[in-house]
Amino acid sequence: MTGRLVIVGAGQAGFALAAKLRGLGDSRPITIVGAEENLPYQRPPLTKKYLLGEMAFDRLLFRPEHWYTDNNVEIRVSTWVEQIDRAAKQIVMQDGSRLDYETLALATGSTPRRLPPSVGGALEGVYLARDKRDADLLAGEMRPGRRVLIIGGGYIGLEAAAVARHRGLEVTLIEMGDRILQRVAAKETADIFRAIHQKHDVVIREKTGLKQLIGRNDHVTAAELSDGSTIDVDFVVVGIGVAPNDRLAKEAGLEVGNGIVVDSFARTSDPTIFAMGDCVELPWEGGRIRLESVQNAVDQAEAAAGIIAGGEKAYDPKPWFWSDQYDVKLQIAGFNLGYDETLLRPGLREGAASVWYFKQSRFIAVDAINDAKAYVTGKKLLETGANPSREILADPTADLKQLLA
Ligand SMILES: Cc1cc2nc3c(=O)[nH]c(=O)nc-3n(C[C@H](O)[C@H](O)[C@H](O)COP(=O)(O)OP(=O)(O)OC[C@H]3O[C@@H](n4cnc5c(N)ncnc54)[C@H](O)[C@@H]3O)c2cc1C
Repeated sequence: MTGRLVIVGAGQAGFALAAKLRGLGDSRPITIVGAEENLPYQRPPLTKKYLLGEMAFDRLLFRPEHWYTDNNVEIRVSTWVEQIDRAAKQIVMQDGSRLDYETLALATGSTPRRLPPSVGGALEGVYLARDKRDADLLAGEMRPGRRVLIIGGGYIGLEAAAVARHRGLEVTLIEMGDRILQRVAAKETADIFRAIHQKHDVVIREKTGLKQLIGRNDHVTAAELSDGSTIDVDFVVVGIGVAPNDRLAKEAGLEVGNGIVVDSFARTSDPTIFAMGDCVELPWEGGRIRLESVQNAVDQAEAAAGIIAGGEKAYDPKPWFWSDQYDVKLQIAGFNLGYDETLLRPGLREGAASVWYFKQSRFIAVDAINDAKAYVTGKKLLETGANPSREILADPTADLKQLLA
């Protein structure tokens, strides 16, 4: 048995690392230290079924409490790690207590960007959507007839809009950029989702930013928008992106860029410290990227577990992602970074479609909207590195199976 592995961050990646190590038969002492009061849980339902009230919190937990004792994984919840003392090989908690490590893993995730107090970000009734606490507060506000302003047309904002409409609220969503989903998806995908939300009576205002929130008795009551208009609101959801939690690493002198810099083995610039999940910047096709997804957190943690347990297999990201809005399931395979061409394939069923991304004529990603076949086909093509025929893709009656032949 080797010395203690300490994992900072009891989220998707932190849990996956511990679980995979035990799955590999590794019996070293493991301690997971996490700031939240809950056992590790999955975040995606927080803006989907959990917020809708269709999923109990217990079902979000990766494992029940006894799993940690059964597997000799010590878990310290409600514990904030303040510092890494690399010379002493210890982490320092907020209360000053210390914990020795032989190997350290940073799985600290990311923090949602907040609205600055100067534009009303500190008013009551302004919410984020990152953790269970946020979701519980939001759920309490979601009552029929109330007016919500959602700031940000990314997946978090759109999912919150769908839940709010489902619960009978009046929803306005503003997006400062030219269109919704600008950072993450092509115009074709954005057009489809805009139409879906408009069909559900969400007011989507693109190229519209927030000037400031207006409050009465410290509670938000209205929003002044960049086009000079003012709308009355009962509460606000802010979904304007996240920043990596890399402060611990930075202060400990580790290399940090847009996140903690790691190699393909999830190693930081200190070989005894690993990092994974939302908080890292990792190698990708000769450059570096930061990914915010369950797939990345889990696969990277599992690859790191292999290395920590003595293996040599590098992490080779195979990105996939999903989003649920109303009865629409979006599934994404691949990563569309740097795409220069797209192809829209209408689906045979009503409401089904897929958007195929190419970079220098090479197929790199697909957004499949209510079209599981397009998703599975795209994923397989990416695994084999094959380039699909544009003719077949463009013909909605053609069987996608042909692309795999
Ligand atoms: C509402 C929501 C919906 C999402 N939907 C999807 C989806 O549909 N599909 C998808 O693929 N991804 C989705 N994601 C993204 C996905 O959940 C994240 O990419 C994933 O959770 C990242 O895992 P992680 O372990 O890196 O970070 P997290 O799961 O965020 O865990 C990090 C943990 O570290 C703790 N921590 C940070 N600093 C410290 C410290 N100093 N001391 C102690 N603890 C600390 C944090 O409190 C947190 O609990 C969603 C995220 C959110 C918030």
